[in-house]
Amino acid sequence: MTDKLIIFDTTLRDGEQSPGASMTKEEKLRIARQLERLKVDVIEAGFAASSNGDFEAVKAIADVIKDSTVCSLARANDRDISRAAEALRGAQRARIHTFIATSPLHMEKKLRMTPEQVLEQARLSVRFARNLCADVEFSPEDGYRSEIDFLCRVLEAVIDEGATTINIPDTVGYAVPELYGHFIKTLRERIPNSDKAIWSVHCHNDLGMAVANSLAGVKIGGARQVECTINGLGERAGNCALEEVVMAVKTRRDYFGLEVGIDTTQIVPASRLVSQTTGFVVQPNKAVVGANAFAHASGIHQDGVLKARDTYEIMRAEDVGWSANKIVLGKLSGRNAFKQRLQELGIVMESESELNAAFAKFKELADRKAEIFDEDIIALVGDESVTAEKERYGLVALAQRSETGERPHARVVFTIDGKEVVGEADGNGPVDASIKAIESHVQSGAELLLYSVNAITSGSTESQGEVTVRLQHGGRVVNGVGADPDIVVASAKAYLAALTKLHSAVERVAAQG
Ligand SMILES: CC(=O)SCCNC(=O)CCNC(=O)[C@H](O)C(C)(C)COP(=O)(O)OP(=O)(O)OC[C@H]1O[C@@H](n2cnc3c(N)ncnc32)[C@H](O)[C@@H]1OP(=O)(O)O
Ligand SMILES: CC(C)C(=O)C(=O)O
Repeated sequence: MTDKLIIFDTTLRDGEQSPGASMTKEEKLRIARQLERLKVDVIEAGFAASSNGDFEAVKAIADVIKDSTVCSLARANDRDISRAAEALRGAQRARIHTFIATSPLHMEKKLRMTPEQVLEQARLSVRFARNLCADVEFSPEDGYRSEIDFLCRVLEAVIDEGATTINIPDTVGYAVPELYGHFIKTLRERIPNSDKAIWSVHCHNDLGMAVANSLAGVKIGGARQVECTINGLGERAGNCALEEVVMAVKTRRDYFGLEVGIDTTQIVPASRLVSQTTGFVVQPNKAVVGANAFAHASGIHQDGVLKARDTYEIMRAEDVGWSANKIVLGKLSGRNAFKQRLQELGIVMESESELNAAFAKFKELADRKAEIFDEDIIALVGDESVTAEKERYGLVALAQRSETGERPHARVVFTIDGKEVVGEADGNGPVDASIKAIESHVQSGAELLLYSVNAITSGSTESQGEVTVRLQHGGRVVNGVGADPDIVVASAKAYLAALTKLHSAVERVAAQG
């Protein structure tokens, strides 16, 4: 058994399955490049057979990523596996990850297949995949809730057919650490050809145990691959968080005795980039990447840390990508300081013109706000990435009126493809009136799923609001982010950003025919 732990990142596949987290090809490519800088071993880039858009995204990532293996998920059927192989054709190193459910519940109720049919389908699919790709991973979906005798038969068969990685999903987050660890151990002990494959864990966080279960699968079960996502993004309550499992293994090397190849200084930039791209904010007390993860407010802690950091810090902030010294960005800052902060946030501008456009917006905001915080940069570049995505809707001005006894009124001047329009409406409050004023023109038909004020950053002279708006229309769910000292303006910006993403998503589907 090797002492290297393989990090398999599925942010771009399982992470993208989070409602509202769908990404464009450009956004996935930008994150894939950051994952490569992070030195993850495997990037699961998507599910090539699920749509032309995802096929193109997997293909684009496979064509540019050189230092990580690029993987695509595929159901256990020839069509999906062929599409995956086609998308991966340009990869330096490719992996096909095929799966089929093996639990009684999934086989009977979802697949409507007998166990023998599933066993045969698994066997044939791995054989088919192996003829197209030397690196084949097999997952028995809902494996942890499968009957172990049957599961041993399936896994022995697929290893015989050439599966090189066996991944055991706790698909619904039902496992507990000790039992999951021993489950993996038992499988490896009972399957005669188990030494021919690398064993992998894939845990969901429905009970908040994804990281603990993954670590138990490694320590007790002998797994040597962990499937995880940045910020723990993923279906429902998410997956095992990459930053947590990596820093646990590195910080407690005395217990795990394993090496990971991750460049941990790229963790915070990766976290920021995924948060900014998906609009999923990271809670301040999130381990490793939360804003408070290395912040000390109480006097005793501050005193201790000032005297000796390890009194209250078991790892160094700089080692995970936080900047040691805090450069305060403001109207006197230059392009280099701005560019440096973008890099710390995992945001790499694709062109000088994109950087210049973002810098111009930064200076305009800095003229109005004493201190610029990371949230401002993320939101501002969020606007920029929207701009890069052919900004359809942009805010010009917003006026609001609320007389005692009257319903608040809003007048919003905004652009649609560069053409200025004016919308006016009354509402239950200034934000509601502003959204109604925008919709009086756009009539998007979108449903507002979520409105959240993510951060009120308090500068020396004024506060700053950042808002996320989540819209749904025709099965598409998108997030828009906006920031401004005026929370109503930030809300209007976020709403227009979401409308732009929704429109882009619709355009992409239309383009696919
Ligand atoms: C645990 C996980 O995260 S699994 C990965 C989940 N990811 C996704 O679903 C990606 C997005 N999904 C999609 O784009 C679509 O579901 C597709 C393209 C994969 C399939 O779409 P459709 O052909 O319309 O099928 P639909 O989604 O309605 O149903 C899934 C079908 O696949 C079958 N199926 C499900 N899993 C598997 C599997 N691993 N192997 C083979 N067949 C499977 C189901 O039994 C069902 O078949 P049925 O239509 O004969 O009943
Ligand atoms: C397809 C498998 C690996 C999966 O995502 C799950 O079962 O959670």
